[in-house]
Order: sequence, then structure tokens, then C-alpha cells
Amino acid sequence: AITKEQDALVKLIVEAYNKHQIPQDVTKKLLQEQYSTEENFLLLTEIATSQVQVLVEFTKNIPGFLSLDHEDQIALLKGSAVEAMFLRSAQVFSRKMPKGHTVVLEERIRKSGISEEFITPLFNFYKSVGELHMMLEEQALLTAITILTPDRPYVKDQQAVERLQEPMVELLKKLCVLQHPQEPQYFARLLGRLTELRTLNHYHAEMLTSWRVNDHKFTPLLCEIWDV
Ligand SMILES: Cc1cc(C(=O)O[C@@H]2C[C@H]3CC[C@]2(C)C3(C)C)ccc1N
Repeated sequence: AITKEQDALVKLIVEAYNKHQIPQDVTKKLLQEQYSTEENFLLLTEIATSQVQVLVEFTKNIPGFLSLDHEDQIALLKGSAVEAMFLRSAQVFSRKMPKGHTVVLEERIRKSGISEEFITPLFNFYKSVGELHMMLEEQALLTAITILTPDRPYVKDQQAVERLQEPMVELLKKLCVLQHPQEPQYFARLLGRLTELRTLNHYHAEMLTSWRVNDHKFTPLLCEIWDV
């Protein structure tokens, strides 16, 4: 069973995860705006910008994160932004969004200048996350674990990050056993998603480059988090 401390930690992480959602006006635009490639790209830019804002707020609420070395905090955010954003958008896409929105968002992603070679792995990932039917605690912990990956580039004090990540991995493992007794492999499957996530980093970098080449404009926040 989980200890009192672990129960408190789960509650903090879930509270942080729930605190910030994509603003309504952004999701409303999904249905209203017309379907030109330019309009779709602008919508995705708004979604990505708001996803990164949500990610920064969630990260600040991870217990212990703000006590890390400040440069390491930045290195963890920049190093995990793509993975955390894809993980959260996969969860929103497969679970939270009303059916109508999912279809529209998929359509806009497919017609926004993103090359097919990235679209396929992206929707495969969305599908594999959706099939897990993750519970909220699992989603929140998995996102926090992704952010607290010690071996991101430029992290100086990796041990300090490990000391935050390890208890969360242990806690997620316990929760999986408790909440999915009929599926002993469930925890391993969740960690497998993190491996799949890492492959998306490469595709995402390609996506940014191809947009840059066609001189699409990004928001200052996206330029800062992805050094573009
Ligand atoms: C620099 C930049 C990046 C993205 C992005 O990563 O979008 C991600 C691709 C899909 C998966 C997560 C996204 C926010 C998505 C739902 C649009 C979108 C626009 C943009 N100007």
C-alpha cells in the first residue's frame, strides 16, 4: 500500500496537473477557423504556445523542482518540453477532448505543413497512449517523471534530479500494481511510452526546421524553449 507521504505527493502532482488546461478560446477556434494551411499553422502555434505555458506552470509545482539549481531547472524544461507536450497532448487528444474536437484537430495537424513522415509517428503515439486508458494520477506522474529526467543536456547536478525522479517512479510503480492488478505488465508499458516519446524529439526537430525554412513565424516562448 502507499504511505501517507506518497499519498500526499500524488495529490500535489495531480493538483498541479489539473490546475492548468488549454484555454477555452484556443479550443473554440479549432472549430471556427477555416481550413487553410496558414490558419492551421497559426492554430497549432497557439496550441503549442499554450501547451508550453501549461508545462512551465506544472513543472514549477512539482515538489522540489524550484529547489534545484536554476540553470538545471531551465535545462530540464528545455530538454523535456517536446516530450512533456506530446505526452500531455496525447492524453488530451485521446481522452479529454470531445469527439468533434479530436477529428478537427487531427485534420488541422495533417494540413499545417507538417511532413507526412512526422504525422505517422505522431498519431501512432497518440493511439498507443490512448489504448493505455491511463488514470489521471498515472498521467500526471508520468509527465513529472519525463520532466525530471536526469540525463538531459547541460544538467549539472544529475543526482539532485535523480533524488526527485526516483520516488516518483517508485510511486507510479506502486499505483500501477494497485490500480491495474489484472495487468502486471502495465507499469512496463507506461515506461515503454517514454521510450517512444524520445523518438518523437527527432521528428519534432525536423518539423521545426522545415517550418523555419518556409519562414513560418513562431511565438517568442516557442523560440526560447526550442532555441529557434
Ligand atoms: C514551433 C511550433 C511548434 C508546434 C508544435 O510542436 O506542435 C505540436 C505538434 C502537435 C503535437 C503537439 C503540438 C502542439 C501539436 C498538437 C500541434 C506547433 C506550432 C509551432 N509554431
